[in-house]
Amino acid sequence: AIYESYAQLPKNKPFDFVIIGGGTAGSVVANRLSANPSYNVLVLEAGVSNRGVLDSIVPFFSDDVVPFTPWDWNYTTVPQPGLNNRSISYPRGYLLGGTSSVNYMTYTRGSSQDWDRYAAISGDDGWKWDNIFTDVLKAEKWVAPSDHHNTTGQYDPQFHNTTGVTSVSLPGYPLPNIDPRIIQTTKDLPDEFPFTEDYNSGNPLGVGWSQSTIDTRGRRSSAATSYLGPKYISRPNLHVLLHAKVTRLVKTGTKNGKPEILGVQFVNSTNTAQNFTVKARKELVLSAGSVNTPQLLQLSGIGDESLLSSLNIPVVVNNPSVGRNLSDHPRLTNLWYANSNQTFEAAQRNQTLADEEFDEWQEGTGPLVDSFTNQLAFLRVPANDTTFWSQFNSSTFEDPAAGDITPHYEMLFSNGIVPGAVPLPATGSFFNVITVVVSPASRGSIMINSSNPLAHPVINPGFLTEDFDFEVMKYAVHSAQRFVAGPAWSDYILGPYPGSDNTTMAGTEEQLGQYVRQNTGTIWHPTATASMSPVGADWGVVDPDLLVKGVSGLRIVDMSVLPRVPAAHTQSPAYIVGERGASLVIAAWN
Ligand SMILES: Cc1cc2nc3c(=O)[nH]c(=O)nc-3n(C[C@H](O)[C@H](O)[C@H](O)COP(=O)(O)OP(=O)(O)OC[C@H]3O[C@@H](n4cnc5c(N)ncnc54)[C@H](O)[C@@H]3O)c2cc1C
Repeated sequence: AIYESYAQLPKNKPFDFVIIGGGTAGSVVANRLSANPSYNVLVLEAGVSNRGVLDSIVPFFSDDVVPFTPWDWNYTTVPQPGLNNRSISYPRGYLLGGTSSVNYMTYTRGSSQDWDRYAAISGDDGWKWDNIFTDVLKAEKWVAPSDHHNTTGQYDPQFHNTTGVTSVSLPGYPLPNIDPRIIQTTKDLPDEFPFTEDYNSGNPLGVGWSQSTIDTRGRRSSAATSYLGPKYISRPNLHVLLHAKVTRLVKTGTKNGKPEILGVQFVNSTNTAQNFTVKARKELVLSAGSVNTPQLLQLSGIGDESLLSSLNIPVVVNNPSVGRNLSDHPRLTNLWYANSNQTFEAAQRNQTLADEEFDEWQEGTGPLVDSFTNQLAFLRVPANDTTFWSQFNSSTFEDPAAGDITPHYEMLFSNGIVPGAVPLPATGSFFNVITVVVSPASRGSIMINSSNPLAHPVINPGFLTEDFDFEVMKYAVHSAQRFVAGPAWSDYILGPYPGSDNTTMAGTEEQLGQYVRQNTGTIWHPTATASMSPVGADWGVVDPDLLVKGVSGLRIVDMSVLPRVPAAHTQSPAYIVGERGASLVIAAWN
């Protein structure tokens, strides 16, 4: 059941497992562990209920759920030197389902080489693509899109599963002004923009139809609606406490010479005066996500000794890797004026039309059944582009992509300005290519600067601090320019949108560089802040079985454990980590 207050929580039986964070991966663990009726499972979630949150339910409203709302942790980065010292918002879901309840629902798994590299880095073949593929399938419930169109050729069924948990579908609302042009461009310019039937096959390269975590009625499928859906949340041994903000992990003893961490201290998020405690009999599972997981470790004395001592936090384990190594994807919105009256802007400037679209959505039709992208592309800078590659010193440079079928950049095609991405201009219709550096070299960090658990940590993603990322972003913009210069667009694209900040993508290389630094933000994929590493390594935070190094009883299951961001949107990877993490817990206690 779901409880709104500590008073409602049944306390007659001890909890075997306590999961911190009812987010994407944490909900998977809660679901799989509570399938065993002899395990009493508690989830402590800081945020609010996802129930009835319309902006979280309607796919096209996803831009309204965050940032700076009651469903957001409301974080901001420190000034980013690579972004002309701008600070940017850094949203994380603050409701059941975590960030799966606020994301844009794009469903991508990464390349097989991303996962094979996790196995190589961690020294555990269990993380290889061939071995995690069962976890991929366990998580996925492939469903028909809401318009039930013929999907032949838009995906490859051999890579999908219709009997898993979270709904995944192709777009449910066709965009006749741009869909055919995008597909035609894969025929007109196949060398740079080849078509791929399914980017989730392990080889993501090419332009393909978007797959999204949207159900067959055009509603968001999140970890809360799926893994904690009615079928599961009614289990008598599954307890979810909302508004429970964990402030510290507590040492409860010593086991095998290591501090045993089975205690949790938490407060009511809305009335933080009183401290509550709870203890797990078997294990604590920390699933607070890539920002809050390292923050909680540091608050609990697991982190860099010099940092902890400077804040008067007693050191439990000196581990400088905690919070370091943050790896995230920079994102840039690129706009062109479009010769169309069927773009997103139409309803944004016309309330009657917007109301009609909402009425349609209630029937499971119309444009609001999708988020913002019907097709996307994963692409590489070609190996024979010597102008590009000769910029880097060949003796020290290492391509951050995991291998030759792993993309350097992504393009997401949108039928107008994704609401909120830039202020809506008074006039004009737009075509939008969002460019993303998906195999970045830059690294950042999450560090506390206060022992107050309610203070925000210092978030520094280090965007575009490595030249490689900056050059790939410029390359991606040029690639997008070549895409819209294809013959299919000659009567559609009217010219680049210069924007309102005096920078332009259409000028000299110098001007393009300014445009990139001034307009790049994040696509919100922080990863790797509690990275796994081989058993016995002198770096890393968890072993490949996700148990925290140097302590007993504590496991981390969320996106913080992957050693670098995959070349993918990170919710499917979070579900995969959740499934594999749950299997590891179950195996340990069998
Ligand atoms: C705006 C946005 C759009 C995105 N779009 C996409 C997309 O289209 N496709 C995609 O694949 N990915 C997308 N992502 C990223 C993806 O959703 C995340 O990478 C993924 O959901 C992270 O899962 P997680 O389990 O690691 O963390 P989360 O899902 O964030 O779970 C962490 C949970 O822990 C809770 N928590 C944290 N601290 C505490 C505490 N102290 N006490 C108790 N509870 C706590 C949080 O409230 C949260 O519920 C997007 C992200 C954002 C922010």
